[in-house]
Amino acid sequence: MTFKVLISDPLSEEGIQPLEAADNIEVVVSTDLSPEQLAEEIGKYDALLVRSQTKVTKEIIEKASKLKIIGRAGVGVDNIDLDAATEHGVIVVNAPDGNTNSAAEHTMAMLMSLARKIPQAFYALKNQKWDRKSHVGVELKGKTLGVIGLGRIGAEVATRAKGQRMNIIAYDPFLTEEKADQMGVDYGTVEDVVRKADFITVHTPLLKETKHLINKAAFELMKDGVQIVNCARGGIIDEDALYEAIVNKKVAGAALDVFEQEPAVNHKLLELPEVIATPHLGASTVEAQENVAIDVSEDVANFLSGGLARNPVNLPSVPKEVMRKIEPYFHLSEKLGTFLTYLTEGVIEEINIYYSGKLAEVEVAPLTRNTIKGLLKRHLGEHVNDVNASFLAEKKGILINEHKTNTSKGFTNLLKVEVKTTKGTRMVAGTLLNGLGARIVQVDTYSVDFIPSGHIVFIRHKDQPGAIGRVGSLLAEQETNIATMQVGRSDVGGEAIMLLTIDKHLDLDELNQLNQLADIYGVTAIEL
Ligand SMILES: NC(=O)C1=CN([C@@H]2O[C@H](COP(=O)(O)OP(=O)(O)OC[C@H]3O[C@@H](n4cnc5c(N)ncnc54)[C@H](O)[C@@H]3O)[C@@H](O)[C@H]2O)C=CC1
Ligand SMILES: O=C(O)CCC(=O)C(=O)O
Repeated sequence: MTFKVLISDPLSEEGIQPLEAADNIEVVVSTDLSPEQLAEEIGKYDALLVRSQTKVTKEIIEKASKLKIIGRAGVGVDNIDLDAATEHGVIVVNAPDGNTNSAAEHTMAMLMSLARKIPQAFYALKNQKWDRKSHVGVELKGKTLGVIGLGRIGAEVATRAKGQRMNIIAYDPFLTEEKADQMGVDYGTVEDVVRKADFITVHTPLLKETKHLINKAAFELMKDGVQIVNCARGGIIDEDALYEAIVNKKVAGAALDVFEQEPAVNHKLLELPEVIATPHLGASTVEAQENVAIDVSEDVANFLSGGLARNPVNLPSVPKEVMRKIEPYFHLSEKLGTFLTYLTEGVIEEINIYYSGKLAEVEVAPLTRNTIKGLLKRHLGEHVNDVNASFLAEKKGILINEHKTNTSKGFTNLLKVEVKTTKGTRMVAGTLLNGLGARIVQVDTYSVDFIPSGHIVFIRHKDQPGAIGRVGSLLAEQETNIATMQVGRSDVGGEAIMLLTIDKHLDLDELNQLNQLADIYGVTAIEL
């Protein structure tokens, strides 16, 4: 059987040799297809290879009746509709390591150009102006670089910046103080980083959590004259807030490789002399392009020949027999993981998953992966899936223990997840009620009973007459309808909890008002 592979973005010729060399593969390179042409053509192909230009939308995937695999020659998969691919059984693979070095080097090039105003000085000189006065820079030596997102690229940037004798302060949800110490960087919260840094560089994926992470409020906390670098994804920095902060002289300069909308031509930030920019060139080196093309080509060739993909980004297939038994618990296991991400503080060190009752009799590894996916996805992004969840957790140094027990507390099946972090241990348990679906039945030591879905508010408070009434009245004032309410307490007059499911999302203001009520210790808004 011969498989047809379409390459729709420019990829390194050397890099695609693993595909060209395979006997069972025919490669078609067509890099100027319009979205309409791609939709028309895609039905003929078994595999599609892209960089970031081709938008692999739901519409394209729906037309791809033979498509088995999409290869992204790079890291970010935000140009591919992962849900649509998963829904249509198309595996998506990426090349997470091949361009790390190039992206880190580009970040350093931008940082140094920014500090010394090299692009501006060159532009003036090209326009016959020998202007030395306007182009006085600052040294990097002795300055503090704030790194937000200390993953592959962030860590490489930190290492290089230390070579420039900069001090590094970093925030990453998976960074512990101990790990920071080992890496020779200072550990801080996002707030610490933005307050203390002279230069700030972001290296996170673009997620719901990181969209506009650097916003007006963050700029206000920064030092006067701070300089900003974004070689990760447009949208991590709020472009309007950045524009305002530069015009107001809070920010002395910004170096941008990426924009909220690309291509970014006629962008208002590009009119400011303090801004230097490149057109998404972080991974544009001969070496990176060869590396990423080789990585995805090998993965695609291997997968089409019946092998396993090394860097899958979405769901793999689970054997049908196993799937039939565990499928009903999938929703519950992921929701338990997601729920815990809202309760835990500090860095996750250990995850214990307890399966009891009927659950102790089945193959539970896919459920464990699914629970871990729920725990990691909020911070690591959509590329966390059942295949890579355990691997990513291990890479972050998280210990995972699976336990099968007989103590199901009277439930026919019980799934309990306990997470140990640098700041304590939190626990949540759920069950599948025959015919009624999933329920969360325990949070820490409190017995509860609610459906794990929608808008949930978790409130810790003092067990005191009036506390519940005050919350109810304030929510009514905020025109928030309460659908269900659970209360529990450890002992009379001690700490108690309220768990409410409500009909709308609470904004920050509304949450703050709840937090300020008498006898309330903490309020968390949870979206499941
Ligand atoms: N400009 C370009 O051409 C290139 C851009 N990229 C982009 O660079 C970014 C980083 O890539 P990698 O380092 O390979 O990814 P990575 O997955 O190794 O690292 C991302 C890090 O961000 C952290 N993170 C997640 N949420 C966070 C939050 N709220 N605050 C702080 N940290 C958070 C994660 O824990 C993780 O350690 C991605 O957005 C990627 O798409 C990557 C290559 C080239
Ligand atoms: O293909 C490219 O050049 C973009 C690289 C990139 O942004 C990524 O790998 O996330």
